[in-house]
Amino acid sequence: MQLETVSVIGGGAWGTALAQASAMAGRAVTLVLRNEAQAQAVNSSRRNDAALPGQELHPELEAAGAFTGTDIVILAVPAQATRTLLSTIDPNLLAGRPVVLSAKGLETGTLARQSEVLLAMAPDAIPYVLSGPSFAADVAAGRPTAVTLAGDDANSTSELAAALAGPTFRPYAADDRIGVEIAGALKNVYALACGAVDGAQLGASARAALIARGYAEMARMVTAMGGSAHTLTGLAGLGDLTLTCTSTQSRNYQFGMALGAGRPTAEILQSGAKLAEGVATAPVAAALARSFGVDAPLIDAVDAVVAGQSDIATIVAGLMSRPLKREH
Ligand SMILES: NC(=O)C1=CN([C@@H]2O[C@H](COP(=O)(O)OP(=O)(O)OC[C@H]3O[C@@H](n4cnc5c(N)ncnc54)[C@H](OP(=O)(O)O)[C@@H]3O)[C@@H](O)[C@H]2O)C=CC1
Ligand SMILES: O=C(CO)COP(=O)(O)O
Repeated sequence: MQLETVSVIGGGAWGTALAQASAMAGRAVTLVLRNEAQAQAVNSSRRNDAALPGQELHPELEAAGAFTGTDIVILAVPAQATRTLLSTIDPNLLAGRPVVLSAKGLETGTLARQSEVLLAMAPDAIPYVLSGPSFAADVAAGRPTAVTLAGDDANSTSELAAALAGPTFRPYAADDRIGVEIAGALKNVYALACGAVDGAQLGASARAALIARGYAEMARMVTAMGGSAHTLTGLAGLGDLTLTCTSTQSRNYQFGMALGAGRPTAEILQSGAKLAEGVATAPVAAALARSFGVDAPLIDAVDAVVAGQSDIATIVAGLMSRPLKREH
């Protein structure tokens, strides 16, 4: 498989970071932005300050205003924008190519995972999922990061992981695409919950309990949807859940803190909050849990708070008064 050139489509924080990581891995990288004017500005300043303020870009990274085809394609727009983006791309440019999905979310309306969206729009693309504990600023600055790269064919996934690995970016190959996708999407929902616990000053013990019960709930979801609970012991599960549920750097956690402080979703969004994928994913995850018959009280709780149908005090009282049960 030819794996020399990479296009990263989507010039936000994560797209820019992944383009930077791919360049550090020795690939020839094109960061595909929305238009030529944006691309020229990035190429002349050697920065993408709108996405990653102050970050100098690698010399082997070039920005472009349109996607024209490469050996590897990485999609890095928000989960809700992936279908729209793909509708602008000739599927022939993706046929037979590894297409790496890096957004962490489930699609509103269709309840689709990102690889399902890809295969609906470009059926001959070869889907891979990249997820794990990795803040864009860390990856772009060359701080040590390890992630999971899941694909259907073990040898090809290992080859792709090797092509994207650099001195500070370490992808581990895996085969459970469904488990990795669900974990990446759900950890954002639990990060909203953990932020809310802290915003409402409910204590570190409550937050730790939430992480543990969230992990158990995530395992039920992954298993019901055809993935493996074992996947969650890795970077895309435990790793990312830990990072996002405990760091104020996480945008989902920040959004949750605002919810916990009693601010309604619409007001937080209007005040210019950064992208928090869990807000759109919570109702989708709740719908999926219902359709698969999974008991998911934490997802339901986040969904209710995000939708303004309940408040933190009512949610906590409800969760604490559920019938006592065995842990496993
Ligand atoms: N930031 C991080 O640390 C990490 C993020 N991720 C995931 O990556 C995904 C993207 O996040 P992130 O980059 O941080 O978000 P940002 O908000 O920083 O950037 C999103 C980018 O996508 C662009 N975009 C949106 N819609 C389209 C479209 N239809 N066509 C082309 N470009 C589009 C936006 O352009 P414009 O501004 O012009 O609208 C913007 O440049 C999310 O799913 C997130 O969970 C995963 C790991 C780490
Ligand atoms: O996915 C991430 C880190 O792994 C980024 O999390 P946030 O989108 O919550 O900032």
